[in-house]
Amino acid sequence: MGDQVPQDHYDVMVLGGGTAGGLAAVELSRSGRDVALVENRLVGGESAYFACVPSKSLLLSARRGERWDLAVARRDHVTGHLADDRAAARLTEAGVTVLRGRGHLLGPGRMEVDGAEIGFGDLVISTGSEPVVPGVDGLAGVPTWTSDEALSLPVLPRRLVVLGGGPVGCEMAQVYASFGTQVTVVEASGRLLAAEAPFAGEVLAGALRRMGVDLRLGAEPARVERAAGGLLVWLSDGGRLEADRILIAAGRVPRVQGYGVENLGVAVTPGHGLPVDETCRVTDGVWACGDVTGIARTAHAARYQARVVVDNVLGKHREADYRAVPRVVHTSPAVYAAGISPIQAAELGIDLLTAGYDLAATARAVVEADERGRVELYADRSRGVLVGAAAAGLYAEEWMSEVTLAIRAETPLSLLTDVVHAFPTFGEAIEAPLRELAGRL
Ligand SMILES: Cc1cc2nc3c(=O)[nH]c(=O)nc-3n(C[C@H](O)[C@H](O)[C@H](O)COP(=O)(O)OP(=O)(O)OC[C@H]3O[C@@H](n4cnc5c(N)ncnc54)[C@H](O)[C@@H]3O)c2cc1C
Ligand SMILES: NC(=O)c1ccc[n+]([C@@H]2O[C@H](COP(=O)([O-])OP(=O)(O)OC[C@H]3O[C@@H](n4cnc5c(N)ncnc54)[C@H](O)[C@@H]3O)[C@@H](O)[C@H]2O)c1
Repeated sequence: MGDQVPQDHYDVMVLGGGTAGGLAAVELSRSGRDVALVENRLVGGESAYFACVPSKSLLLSARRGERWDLAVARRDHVTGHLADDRAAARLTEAGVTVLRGRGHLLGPGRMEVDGAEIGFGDLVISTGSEPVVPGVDGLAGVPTWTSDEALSLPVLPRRLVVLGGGPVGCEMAQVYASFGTQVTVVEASGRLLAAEAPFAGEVLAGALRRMGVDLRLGAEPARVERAAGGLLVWLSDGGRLEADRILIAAGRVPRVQGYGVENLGVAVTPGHGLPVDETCRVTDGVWACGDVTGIARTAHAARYQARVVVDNVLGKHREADYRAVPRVVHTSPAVYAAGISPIQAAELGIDLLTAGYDLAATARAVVEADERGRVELYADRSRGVLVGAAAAGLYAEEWMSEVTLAIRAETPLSLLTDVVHAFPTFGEAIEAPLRELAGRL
């Protein structure tokens, strides 16, 4: 079972030691609870070794124009060469017992970890998510990558076909194209980042095309086969692509099966998150946070939910509020969205006012010699507050935070129009649309 010998019973057991589970375990232990965390792969989870951290490192190296081998060295350094001893030490220093092994729930208050049966008072489920592999004829018979391999191997394929044009597909396409791989993105819907306002995917599509990425939008792979010197991907629109590697970036699903959650009397539906209420409670004494809930599916949302769980386990009633959780694609230009999108507003019957501004009109764009991008703000006419926003542009992941605060705090538009932005910054781009929205109320 690894580092530490388990006790018979803990106040709290945390199943899954990634972003959400690690934070919950540390905070609960610091609050005086006797806590054990169970992890069967790497303490620290997906984000630190196979997702956020290596992808952002490679994107930075790409922007700096570094060589592939140096970019790989840098990436492997920031992921600690996939060694998790430091992450595990941070937990044990906080008083958490780290149990390495696969946790399996036997029933209420009982878990088995590699043959040892352990009792618990509260349970925090934070088992994360896993990639979806589309049912394409022949795909299972050829070597494929998911983001795990794309972000941990030193291989730079000559030709890469990326299945899916969501956040993962777009970030990976930019990484590999930057280092010289001939990249094709096959996206079933008609545009990139299909869940966001259309302009965001269009800005990103322009940037990727200028790098030489071939975008096949509205197409799906129909069949995959081996061919002399590589792989052949036949598309639903009759197209044919040659590849050395296929990267599957077709979405992720919450990990809800294979660890006995049904033994707690909880009904799970494959492909869907564990059902939680607004306090992140699954059932009495059972809580869930992170990707496994299927709600916000980012590292920052995982941390937020973990804090909500901690407060509730400690008896302080706290409800999660997802009205302004950012959704970011860390490409260049970056895409940032928070709150509701125009599509969601229509579904919710909100009378939406929209105003936008092209970043090219800012002085900062001239200074940066980069005129790409746009910002759009969405206001609820009846309440006079922002309910959503989206931006595509340089550093949007940084300068859009104030809009997130405005959405969450429901700051009146009349007050937002009185906020001064420094010159010359991209942040100035929100001033004109704010005035326009306030004037139309
Ligand atoms: C390529 C990529 C890039 C991303 N980039 C970003 C980004 O830039 N910013 C951002 O905010 N988000 C990003 N995300 C999303 C982010 O990685 C996830 O939202 C986050 O890692 C979820 O954390 P978690 O704690 O829910 O799950 P994880 O961190 O995956 O932790 C779950 C843990 O549970 C363990 N586990 C599961 N079952 C068991 C069991 N039965 N017994 C023991 N252990 C078990 C797993 O081994 C795993 O370590 C990215 C995702 C991908 C795929
Ligand atoms: N910066 C970030 O915060 C960040 C970065 C990357 C990923 N993530 C998280 O990781 C999760 C997974 O991202 P993702 O991009 O894999 O999933 P996604 O669901 O956002 O996008 C998957 C895309 O693949 C397409 N697709 C599905 N099947 C296909 C097929 N057979 N052929 C062609 N296209 C197909 C879908 O139409 C969709 O556009 C997201 O929920 C996201 O929140 C976050």
